Amino acid sequence: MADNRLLMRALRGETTPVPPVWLMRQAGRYLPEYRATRAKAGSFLDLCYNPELATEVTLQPIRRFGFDAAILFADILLVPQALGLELRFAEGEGPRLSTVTSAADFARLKPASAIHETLGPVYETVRLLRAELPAEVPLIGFAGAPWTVATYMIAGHGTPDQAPARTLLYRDPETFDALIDRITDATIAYLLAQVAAGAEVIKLFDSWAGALPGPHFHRYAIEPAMRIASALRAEHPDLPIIGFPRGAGAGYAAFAAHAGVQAIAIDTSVDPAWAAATLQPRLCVQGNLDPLLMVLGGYPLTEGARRIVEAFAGGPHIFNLGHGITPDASPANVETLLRAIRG
Ligand SMILES: Cc1c2[nH]c(c1CCC(=O)O)Cc1[nH]c(c(CCC(=O)O)c1C)Cc1[nH]c(c(CCC(=O)O)c1C)Cc1[nH]c(c(C)c1CCC(=O)O)C2
Repeated sequence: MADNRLLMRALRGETTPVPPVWLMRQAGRYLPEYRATRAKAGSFLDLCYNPELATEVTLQPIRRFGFDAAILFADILLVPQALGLELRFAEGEGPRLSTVTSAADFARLKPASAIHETLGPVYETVRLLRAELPAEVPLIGFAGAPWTVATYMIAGHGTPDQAPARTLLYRDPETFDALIDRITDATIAYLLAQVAAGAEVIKLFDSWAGALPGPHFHRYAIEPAMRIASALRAEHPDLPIIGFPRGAGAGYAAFAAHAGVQAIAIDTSVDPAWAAATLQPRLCVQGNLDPLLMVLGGYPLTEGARRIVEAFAGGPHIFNLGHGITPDASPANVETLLRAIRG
């Protein structure tokens, strides 16, 4: 029998009467119960590697709001850590990693097959979630896309324009390519293990796709996504994959046409009318409310949500934000949003 859960229907290409809705970073610091569990766990990474508490924070927004999907609680930077880099999250400053900026650094990375030694607790979280989630709520697994993961491995922290990664791409293309390929292999192994543990949908976060120079977009955003999607679907032909080449601009059309994903998540800058006309005839579109409206609330929020629902009403759509919900957002505004979408 066909899976009739709203999210799965939209991902199969059905136009649903109301769109399924979930929010990027729906488990996060805007929720008091998240902050309490996080304090109990210790550091953010302690939380990621604690299957019971990671399960708890994944379930919190499902219990409170009844979203149409849960997303595994973890981080895209666990993969570089599993490849041998040191990782910590400095409070209020974001991630800090040891770096890969030369062939010698690259040679010290572990092989892709070694990642499971570190990532076992994440697979355990997926298994616990499948046991504890209500059957009507699909579980989304995820990973960072190779380019975005590489930007952090090369710079050692977040940067506004990914200049360190672009520099390595130009200066030492051999090492850069080898790094992209290693991350791609590790990502395939990681996502296959998530699916084996019970993830039902996969999302690939290419949060910094917009920083890739245009001539390199195909090689470093589309090709790795193609490789990952085809490796996953070779083993799981019905597995839906959501691609998120954030900031890709004109690159969204090529990504949607060639990456082999079943849905494309669009960022806040994309005009819904353009996406409905250009992307939605081919695949499901996810997005793209401005996360700022979750801080603001009121009429701008309900009107913004209504316009997005209307723009995408003619095809398969998953309602989401254009990027993650921020720590200063108010939980009450999530209630307002859900009423605006579901009536
Ligand atoms: C670039 C990126 C990262 N992580 C992720 C991305 C891609 C998506 C995006 O563009 O936001 C993905 C991610 N990170 C997190 C999830 C969990 C699932 C969810 O609820 O969406 C997911 C899917 C939890 C998290 N990841 C992080 C938090 C906050 C940590 C805390 O509790 O202190 C959460 C809930 C930390 C994180 N993790 C990362 C950064 C740069 C930071 C620091 C910035 C910040 O503090 O918000 C790397």
